[in-house]
Amino acid sequence: MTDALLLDVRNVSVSFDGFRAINALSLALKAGEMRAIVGPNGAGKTTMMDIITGKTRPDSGTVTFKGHDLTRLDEPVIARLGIGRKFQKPTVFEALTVTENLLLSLKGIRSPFSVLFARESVQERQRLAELLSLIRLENMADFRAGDMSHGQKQWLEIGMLMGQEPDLLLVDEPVAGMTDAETMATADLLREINKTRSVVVVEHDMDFVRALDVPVTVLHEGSVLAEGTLDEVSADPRVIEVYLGR
Ligand SMILES: Nc1ncnc2c1ncn2[C@@H]1O[C@H](COP(=O)(O)OP(=O)(O)OP(=O)(O)O)[C@@H](O)[C@H]1O
Repeated sequence: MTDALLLDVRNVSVSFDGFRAINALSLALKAGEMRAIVGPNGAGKTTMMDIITGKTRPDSGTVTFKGHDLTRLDEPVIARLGIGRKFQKPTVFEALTVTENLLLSLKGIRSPFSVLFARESVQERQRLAELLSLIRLENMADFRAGDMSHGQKQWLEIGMLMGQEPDLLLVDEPVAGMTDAETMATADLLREINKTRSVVVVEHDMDFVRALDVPVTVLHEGSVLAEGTLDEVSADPRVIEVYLGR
């Protein structure tokens, strides 16, 4: 039933200089769902995220989120509607502490000046504690973000996105460059987040996708090639062909 959908990408196409990067792509996400998107290089994963977040306008098709047609809205409006996007590289404020970074992200209440010079409210302190616990950086609250590991920066940025309280979190290759332990911790983190938010995660790392244990959509040449559990799509001859057959 369409009403139960949080995000409904329908029959979307976009071409760049005559090359069809997204080709009649349809993807539906129910509220509360987490979906993993996989696919070979150039399959259209990033372009799909760009279309959902308003960075790229599709040539045709519709993208509906909470009843709004996203193809008519620009990036800041879409973000305020409740879509948070985590790009592949961490973009935290390196000179600020973990706490200061999180404070800056809290929905609606903070200016950079007040983060540095004003005391936080009881409500902010409580939200901060929740976010620090979620991203498991309680012991590093006063560390400079620039002094942390790559994985810790990624978790901090995910915490900052959660500070905005999005309904849907889009996460692009979060575990690239992480250790195995960090990769598994990131799967736990996203599963925890998925208890209260919907999540779409693009990732090449199949151990990570397996640990997520969520439905998988395989993209190829800008379209959905297969959908199902990781075991189902991995056994699909068409999927094997696009990953191994060239
Ligand atoms: N702005 C653009 N101009 C021209 N071509 C583009 C543009 N953006 C994407 N493309 C092309 O569209 C196709 C899909 O690219 P996209 O980055 O979405 O794939 P991807 O699945 O995210 O790949 P990867 O796994 O390598 O990140 C590629 O062939 C890419 O070269």
